[in-house]
Amino acid sequence: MVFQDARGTALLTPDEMAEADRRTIAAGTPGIVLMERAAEAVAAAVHSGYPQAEWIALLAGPGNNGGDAYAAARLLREAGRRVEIFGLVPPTKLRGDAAIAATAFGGTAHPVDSFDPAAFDLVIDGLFGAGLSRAIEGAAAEAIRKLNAAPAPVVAIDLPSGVSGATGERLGEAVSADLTVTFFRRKPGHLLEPGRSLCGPTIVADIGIPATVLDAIALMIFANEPELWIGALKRPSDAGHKYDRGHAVVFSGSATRTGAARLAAAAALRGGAGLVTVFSPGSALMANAAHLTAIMLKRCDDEAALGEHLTDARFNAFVLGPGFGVGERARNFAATVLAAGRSLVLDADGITSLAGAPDALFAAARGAGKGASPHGKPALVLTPHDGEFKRLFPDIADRQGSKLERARAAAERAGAVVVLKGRDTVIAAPDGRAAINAIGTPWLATAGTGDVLAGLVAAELAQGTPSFEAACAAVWMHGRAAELFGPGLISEDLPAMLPKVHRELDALASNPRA
Ligand SMILES: NC(=O)C1=CN([C@@H]2O[C@H](COP(=O)(O)OP(=O)(O)OC[C@H]3O[C@@H](n4cnc5c(N)ncnc54)[C@H](OP(=O)(O)O)[C@@H]3O)[C@@H](O)[C@H]2O)[C@@H](O)CC1
Ligand SMILES: Nc1ncnc2c1ncn2[C@@H]1O[C@H](COP(=O)(O)OP(=O)(O)O)[C@@H](O)[C@H]1O
Ligand SMILES: [K+]
Repeated sequence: MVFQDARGTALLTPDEMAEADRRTIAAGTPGIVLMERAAEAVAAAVHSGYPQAEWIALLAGPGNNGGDAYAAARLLREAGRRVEIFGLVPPTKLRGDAAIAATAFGGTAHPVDSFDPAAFDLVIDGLFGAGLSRAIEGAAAEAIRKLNAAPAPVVAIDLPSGVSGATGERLGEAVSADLTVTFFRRKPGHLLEPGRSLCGPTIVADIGIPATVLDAIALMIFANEPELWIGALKRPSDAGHKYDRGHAVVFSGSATRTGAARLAAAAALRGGAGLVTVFSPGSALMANAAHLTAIMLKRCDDEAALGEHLTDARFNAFVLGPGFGVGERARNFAATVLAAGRSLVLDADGITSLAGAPDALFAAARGAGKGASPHGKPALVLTPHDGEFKRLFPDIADRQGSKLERARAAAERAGAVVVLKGRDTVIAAPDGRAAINAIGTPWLATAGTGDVLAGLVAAELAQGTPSFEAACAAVWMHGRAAELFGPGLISEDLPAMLPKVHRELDALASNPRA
């Protein structure tokens, strides 16, 4: 099979981007050439997206983002558009490539305080990009407020000014763009909220930086796209049988709370686990039995019963949490599963049960991660939403920093893969790797979709996909299933969409550029 280069999904921090830039320049491409290509990409985006915009304002900041604006203004003027530059500093104060671009533009720059967006068909934001180093205040903030209040569409160069490329956070006032044109690779701030929403659709332009500059950078942050993990995904083999694809187990809650476990179980089976069994307390056996067909059912009231079941080595990936109930039973079951060297997806009540005393399980997770089984390394995967995350990692949740940093800190502490859910789900591994998810729809914010996700992670773990890739793939498949279903989605619709998702992945695996 041929797989696309996972480096295509890399996200670069502003520092890494500067390093890529330095290496490209050192290898013989002058900075002004990169700036001209960046400006060409901006102009091209304007021509295709806003062909009718006659009168265009460009806001230019004090650095190279401003330089890009001057170069784009020149190109747009040459293409017959009427352009006006509003500079945060006079062109004479610019340095380096930005000064060259301003000289080449040759026209006047108005002071930014005189900017009135009402007069323009389109505004191009070249105030700040990768070099934003503190909160925007004063004249720049005032220009951004006026811009955001006006109806004119906005194209942002590299990043909407005021959005941190590293974290997606707003630093002071931030531009709300309709389109963003960035260069070479996206930055975490293009995918993390609120940055993602402030960017609008993002175009990644090739400005001639060779992918080989990435060889010298230890890439750790990625967009959660199939290229990142498809090569690690276990798929059914031609001569395989069901036990090759693992046996997933979902713990059911009590008689009135069984639905969540069945949702997870259905997702585990559609996700590709060869077999799925629900372990149910005796009180809930009939409720479960009434609803299960391909999914099997076993009674499991206490640790003794669980220990007995665990003598069957084929049960290899467990889900504990959905509808399970909070308390000691959950803690003990989780510990028993990990101690038996099986993979565990801890969700919902399973996570809440650990609040205040997670250390023993985290230590067990570190130990479990070292062993190997016929289905790969056993692993712990935690799938909290923000509320559950705060219960388990209160100090990390209260810390300053981005969602990306919080998820990575938690993964390192827990020795587990952490899936910090939400619109911009972050999947973080204990070794520092992280992926930011952008696929999915707001229709996923509906009861039970988290249970489906937990089941999908277990499906991948059962099949032997390594834990980080397993979690990334599950998050993507979950989001893609929601997209394919469309509006009106409820959690029960997701498993039925998975065959289409599998089909897409198979097509991608055999023809990566399709
Ligand atoms: N890398 C590449 O390959 C390519 C990069 N390109 C382009 O270069 C851009 C990066 O350029 P850049 O490094 O000059 O940074 P940029 O965003 O213009 O800002 C720095 C200036 O802003 C200032 N400043 C910062 N925060 C501030 C605040 N809150 N309020 C006020 N001032 C503030 C800061 O001042 P200082 O912090 O030094 O006091 C400094 O003067 C990148 O986004 C892309 O568009 C392309 O040309 C193609 C190739
Ligand atoms: N606005 C949104 N856009 C995209 N995905 C979302 C959004 N809100 C929630 N989700 C996703 O929906 C799922 C909700 O999970 P969770 O909060 O555990 O719900 P439940 O407990 O009801 O199952 C997660 O996968 C989350 O990432
Ligand atoms: K900008």
